Amino acid sequence: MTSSHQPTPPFQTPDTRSGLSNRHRRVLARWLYAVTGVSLIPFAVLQIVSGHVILAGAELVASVLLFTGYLRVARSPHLQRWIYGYLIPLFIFFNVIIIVPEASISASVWVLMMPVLSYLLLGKREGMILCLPFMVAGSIGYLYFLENIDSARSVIDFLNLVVGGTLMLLFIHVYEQRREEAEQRLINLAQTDSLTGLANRNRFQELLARTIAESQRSNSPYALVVLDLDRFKQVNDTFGHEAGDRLLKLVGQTLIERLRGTDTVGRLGGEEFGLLLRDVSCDDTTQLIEQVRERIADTQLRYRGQDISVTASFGIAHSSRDGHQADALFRTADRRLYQGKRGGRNVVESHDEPSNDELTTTPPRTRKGTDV
Ligand SMILES: Nc1nc2c(ncn2[C@@H]2O[C@H](COP(=O)(O)OP(=O)(O)OP(=O)(O)O)[C@@H](O)[C@H]2O)c(=O)[nH]1
Repeated sequence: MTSSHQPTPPFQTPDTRSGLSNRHRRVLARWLYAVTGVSLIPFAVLQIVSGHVILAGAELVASVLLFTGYLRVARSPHLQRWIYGYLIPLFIFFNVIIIVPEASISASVWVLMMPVLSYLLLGKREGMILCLPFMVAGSIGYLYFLENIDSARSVIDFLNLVVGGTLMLLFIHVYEQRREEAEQRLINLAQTDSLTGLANRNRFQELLARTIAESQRSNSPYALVVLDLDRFKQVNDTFGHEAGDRLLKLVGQTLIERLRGTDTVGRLGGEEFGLLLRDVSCDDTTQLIEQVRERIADTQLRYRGQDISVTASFGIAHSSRDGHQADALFRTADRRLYQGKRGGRNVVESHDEPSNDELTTTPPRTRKGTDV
């Protein structure tokens, strides 16, 4: 089970693709469906008045479809499809109204709306992939439309659209990039222990909940291990807080180096760490943690000419024996950890202390490790 892989970074972006949360994307998509559906009605009436009955019919059909979308988007699990289902026909429509013979020269302004809508609803990557071809097509269509107009003015109009569109796209792209970076920094801060760089308690608990859900689906075993450094107060008292901090970092590093990439290491607070081991049997967990215990005990911090070492006590809770309730698993691992502390420290405890009744019928269990 030895591996040099780093455990999976604890950081996670929210469940959305753009700067808006999925809830807000849904609200925006609904508004767009509704507003577009309503706006088509006066256009359809004007088409009827102008004698364009087929066009009016098409606009009314589109309006009905948009209202259906408005109702369906509220609950649909396929929000992304509904967004594409809105944006693609809309962008096609924008391009068509630029090239129809009776088009107004102002129809081209809709090209500038493309990056705004697609970045807001789809995020940076998908937003750019969707809007760029439509913007290029819109500009080419506009060039085609301008052919009939006096050449110097045509070039200026065309350049206005191309430069304006490019600037709009660039601005939104850079804005979205900076926003994503800032969001990622905030997420990292909220999920990370600043001293060790490990997952903090909140993040660790989230990952435990996720591991429980995934493992129940795939029926794979997992272990929760809580470890606490022994007599760490003495380290602080003897060598100072800075030495204590460095030792905490070194222990975190030692844990990361020993565990698999799919495992999680977190600092639960103070001198207490949590380990989440996936796809591991009960016996393998005990063996692995025994090696981790030895490795921590062998690790030395060189600080101002002195070697500082520390030991740790471990409590193990395993899904196969201790169930799938996060709170109960934590309580079990904690209970075993403090049982180990009471029993002399520098130990791995994977079972509860036998009760008095059991003691009379079974020989005492061998404790692993030695006191310091
Ligand atoms: N340097 C440093 N010390 C910390 C940090 N967080 C907690 N501590 C110290 O860790 C020590 C924990 O002390 P105790 O709770 O008495 O536990 P202990 O000395 O490890 O004893 P046992 O757990 O019983 O083996 C305290 O002195 C805390 O100040 C930290 O971030 N940095």
